[in-house]
Amino acid sequence: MTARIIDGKARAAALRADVAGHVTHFAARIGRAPGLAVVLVGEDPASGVYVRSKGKATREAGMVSVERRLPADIDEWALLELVSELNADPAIDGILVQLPLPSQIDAQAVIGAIDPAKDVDGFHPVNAGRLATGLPALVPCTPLGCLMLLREAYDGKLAGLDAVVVGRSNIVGKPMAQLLLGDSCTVTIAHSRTRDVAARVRSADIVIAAVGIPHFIAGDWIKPGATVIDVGINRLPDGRLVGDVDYAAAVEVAGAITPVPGGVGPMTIACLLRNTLVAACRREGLPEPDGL
Ligand SMILES: Nc1nc(=O)c2c([nH]1)NC[C@@H]1CN(c3ccc(C(=O)N[C@@H](CCC(=O)O)C(=O)O)cc3)C=[N+]21
Ligand SMILES: [Mg+2]
Repeated sequence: MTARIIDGKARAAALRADVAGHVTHFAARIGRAPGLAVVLVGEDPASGVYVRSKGKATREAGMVSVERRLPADIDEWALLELVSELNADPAIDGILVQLPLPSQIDAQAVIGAIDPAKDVDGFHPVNAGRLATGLPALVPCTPLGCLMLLREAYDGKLAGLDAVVVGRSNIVGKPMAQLLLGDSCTVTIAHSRTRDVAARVRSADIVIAAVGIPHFIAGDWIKPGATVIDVGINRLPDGRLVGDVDYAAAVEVAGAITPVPGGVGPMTIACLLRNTLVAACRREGLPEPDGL
């Protein structure tokens, strides 16, 4: 059996087109387009690439992209000052501070300073708490993108499925588990201290791999027919981009699998645009755009 390849790039393109349609209505109604500010501290080339592609996608969706770059050696207070300036700017609906931040800066302090209504990454404790409580929240982009792919793969019928999330980060693992629970999956979170991760994965209908270690999930860990969502984006020394799953082996066992690249990554960016639109509608008191 060979798995169906889940085309995240195509699904992301469709979502971006939907967002762009809603942006047109928003702009006609409100007299301005939604605005997204991306803050980049330092010169890390990989981060620079992500920030540029986010800016391009934002403009392609008809939104206003604001890019703010700060030198790597700035103090925390300078970044906090920029965040409060963006919080107060009525033309800005979404604020994303690119992570990781340099070590002299307390990332949690910066995330906590972002207005939760503009926190399009969904990393603020208020949004994490709202997600966990089932209240309207801004939901982290990568897990939201994974959930969209899963809902499509199962035609919305996730209830009762066994899901294993491998990785417990605040950015992916924990919010992913909350979202799956919200769709009535039975959820296990496995991590570096879990005994016999292989056995946990073998029992799962849905595997979310979010550990950041190339080929961490072996092909023979996958239950035949399971759906595998690979969140890992690991650059190998030879320049190749690979996920956390041994794809070549898993594709022979799984029922469906996301590739790297072209799987979860593009969905993350599309969901960032979606969150910016949602934040803009809430801030302006417009009804939530539906179908997103
Ligand atoms: N506050 C914050 N929010 C983020 O969402 C955030 C961040 N910081 N820091 C960096 C990571 C990384 N990230 C990616 C998003 C899309 C792709 C993506 O589209 N990847 C393509 C491949 C790109 C390539 O070829 O390098 C793919 O998987 O197909 C990758 C990585 C968001 N991040
Ligand atoms: Mg972890």
